[in-house]
Amino acid sequence: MAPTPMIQQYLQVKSEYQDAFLFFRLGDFYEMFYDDAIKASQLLEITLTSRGGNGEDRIPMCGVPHHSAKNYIDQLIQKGHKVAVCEQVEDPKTTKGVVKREVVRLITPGTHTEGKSVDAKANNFIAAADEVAGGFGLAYLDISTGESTATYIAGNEKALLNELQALHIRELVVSEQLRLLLAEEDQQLILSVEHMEAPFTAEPALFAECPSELEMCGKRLLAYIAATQKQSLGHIQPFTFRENARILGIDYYSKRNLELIESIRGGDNKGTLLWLLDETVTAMGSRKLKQWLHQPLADRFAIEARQQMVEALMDRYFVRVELQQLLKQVYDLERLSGRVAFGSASGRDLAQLRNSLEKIPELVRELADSGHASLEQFSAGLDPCPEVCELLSAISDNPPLSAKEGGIIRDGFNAQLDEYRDASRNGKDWIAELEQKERAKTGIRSLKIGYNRIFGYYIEISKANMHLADLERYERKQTLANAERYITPELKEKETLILTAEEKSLTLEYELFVSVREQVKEYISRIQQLASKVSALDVYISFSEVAEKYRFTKPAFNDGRKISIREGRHPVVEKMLNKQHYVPNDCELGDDGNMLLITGPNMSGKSTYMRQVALTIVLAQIGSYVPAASAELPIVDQIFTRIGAADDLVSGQSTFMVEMMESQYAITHATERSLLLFDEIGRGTSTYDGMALAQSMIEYIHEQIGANTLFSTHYHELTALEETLPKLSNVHVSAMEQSGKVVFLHKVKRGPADKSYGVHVAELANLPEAILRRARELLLSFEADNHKTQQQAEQLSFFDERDTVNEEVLQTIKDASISRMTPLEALQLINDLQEKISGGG
Ligand SMILES: Nc1ncnc2c1ncn2[C@@H]1O[C@H](COP(=O)(O)OP(=O)(O)OP(=O)(O)O)[C@@H](O)[C@H]1O
Repeated sequence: MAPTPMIQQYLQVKSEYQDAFLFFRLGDFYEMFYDDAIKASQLLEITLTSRGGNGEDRIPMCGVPHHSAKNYIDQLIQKGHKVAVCEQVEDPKTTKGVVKREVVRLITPGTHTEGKSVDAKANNFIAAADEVAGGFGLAYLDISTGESTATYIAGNEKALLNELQALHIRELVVSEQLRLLLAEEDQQLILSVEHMEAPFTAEPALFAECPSELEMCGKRLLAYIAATQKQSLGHIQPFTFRENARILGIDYYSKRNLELIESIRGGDNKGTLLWLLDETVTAMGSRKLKQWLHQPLADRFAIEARQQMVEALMDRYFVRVELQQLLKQVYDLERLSGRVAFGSASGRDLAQLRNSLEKIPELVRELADSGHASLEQFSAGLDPCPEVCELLSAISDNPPLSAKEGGIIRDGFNAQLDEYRDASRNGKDWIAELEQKERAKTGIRSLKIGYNRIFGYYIEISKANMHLADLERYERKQTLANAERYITPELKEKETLILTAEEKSLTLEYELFVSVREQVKEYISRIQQLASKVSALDVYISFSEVAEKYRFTKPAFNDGRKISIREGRHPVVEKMLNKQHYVPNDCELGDDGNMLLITGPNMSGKSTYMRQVALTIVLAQIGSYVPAASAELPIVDQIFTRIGAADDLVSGQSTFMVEMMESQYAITHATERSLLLFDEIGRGTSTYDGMALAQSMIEYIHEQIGANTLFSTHYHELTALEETLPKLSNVHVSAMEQSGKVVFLHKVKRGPADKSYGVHVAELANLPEAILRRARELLLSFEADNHKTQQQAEQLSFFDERDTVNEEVLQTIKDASISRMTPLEALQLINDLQEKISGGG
């Protein structure tokens, strides 16, 4: 059976949106057909039906009511799908045949701006990538706020995917060629193709800062957004060019290992650095903080500028409290301006925007009067956008959500509107008076005047009082079970007046509202700049709160490599310890000694110590104070970690392979300005294998890279390296015995850990003396063996040669027939052998 014209139309539209669910508007529903229907009914748990034809010809179908479609769209997007919304673009009443339909918007995970799945406290970025020499160009932006960034990613696809993961980018716009390449590497990422067939013209100002290769990439992104959103992109801000040299590079795994934003266990962010640091009071501030944690700075000047703000706010406690009170009254300026640009802002949004902007002069005053130069200077940069406030003064105090109900524009803003409103209000007063008059005339106290949409205004009289109705004037209109409804010509006349006035007032009001919204659009980039500064202020305040609460200090920077931390702490572990005392530790690294080899028993605090050093660097480079009595730090370019993570198992690769891959990544990318954390390298393989790898890595870093490095190990044999590697020193995390129990002191001290510690612990555990004695014996012999092995490892080739010599010598002695030798011949043989052994043969 041939498909109906409507289904033909459906198939036509669907062919252009193969990779999306097509929400096809039919009356009050969005319907889906064929495979879309089957899949959607499962994903959304809605009933699958069918239509047309018989048996196999029937077309699978399912639908959702248009008023609740948002919710369903949200669910599909959250599950990583796209939804094409196809509307009727003609009035069905006035058309013959099939109504014209068009896709008005393609909603994708990267372009979704509303709904439950969008986290107000996080950016939702969409990105585009292009291959460029040595790596990739990457442009990304958040449609809801308009923030845009362009950057280079050096390296292969892995490096690119790594960066996307770090930025939580779910959707990437690429060429078909790149799509094929990336689809193999990552099945989770949504790859959308934009061919760029037609040249895309964009405001040159958008790319003023960017190299031209990145402009290409940005245009690909904008072209895709324009094609899918079919709406104005006026709020997109100029792309900021992110030069990686000025950002502290931390790859995705290291961010997770260090639990900067996400915890290793996944789930909520409890136990992360973000969790500790986030004392922001606005959603914008919270997003800003996340961005800063994602990209700590590597530019001393910029870091120190942030520090100055934090310092000033630490100095001015009362100012800070006031500022925070004001910030709490500022709504999400970024998202509000995004909605204005999209034309989707409601009256309520505009009122929120106005109320927020009205707080800005107070913020400015508070900062300007603080008596602190940095805060005064900051206040001068805040633009309260008075023109926008002026425009928005048109909006009433409490406008309704819907734009068509009226009540958005305040009284006194527009004379014509006031007139209509008066007419309608007067009419209503007149009706109230009429009710009184009719009651008096008829003597029916329960008489009332009501209104409904079908009959308009009417006079209602209960059945019991019907005999009193003045039927000369009243015309019967409707009979109810226990009342009659009447109208009078006078009432109808007034009704027309009221209703026309109301209708006119609503139409005019809507026009005024849209015009205000359009005018506000002109100021979007100014609002965005303001929003960015206000959110930064929120973060500065948060930093100073945290610094005060957890006794952080301001770090000083040097231009070299020196790390000098006095009484440093791991702030998150410390917070988790609750009442228990955290043991602070020092850390000294730099030109004279850039490697610490850390030993100590299990659970003593080795990895906590390593992480605390890394977190101190990260905190310092986002502009925060640090958890230490004092700290002098370098500007680090990259942090690499190889720390056993709980999730190695899930990734499908063996723990050891992951360990080696991460080590490889660190070693090939690190520079002498980097910080490396290696936690028990080689644990995943046999002892000698592991030890050999660990030692060769240490030597390589020592000789070739020169990066500040913390290396923890269980291989005590490695502590001997201190003698041969001048820039490496041993430290250990101490523990001791107290009334029969091991007490971890968590104190980092010079020198290697006590080797026999394990046996010592066993002793404390009261193992039988015979076992302990035997263990001590074995330990001694293992140690002797290990020492030998190590010497052998150092001189492997030499020993190889020697072994063959020894064999030859033995063989010669065996073969010699002493009975047939003269004493002189025997002497000669011994002489030969001696020469051979000493290398002369
Ligand atoms: N400086 C410290 N002060 C107080 N408690 C600490 C300190 N360092 C570590 N701890 C506590 O000791 C626990 C173990 O620390 P950590 O995981 O760093 O040990 P480790 O030596 O790396 O252990 P393993 O060798 O088994 O991996 C931490 O969870 C923390 O509770």
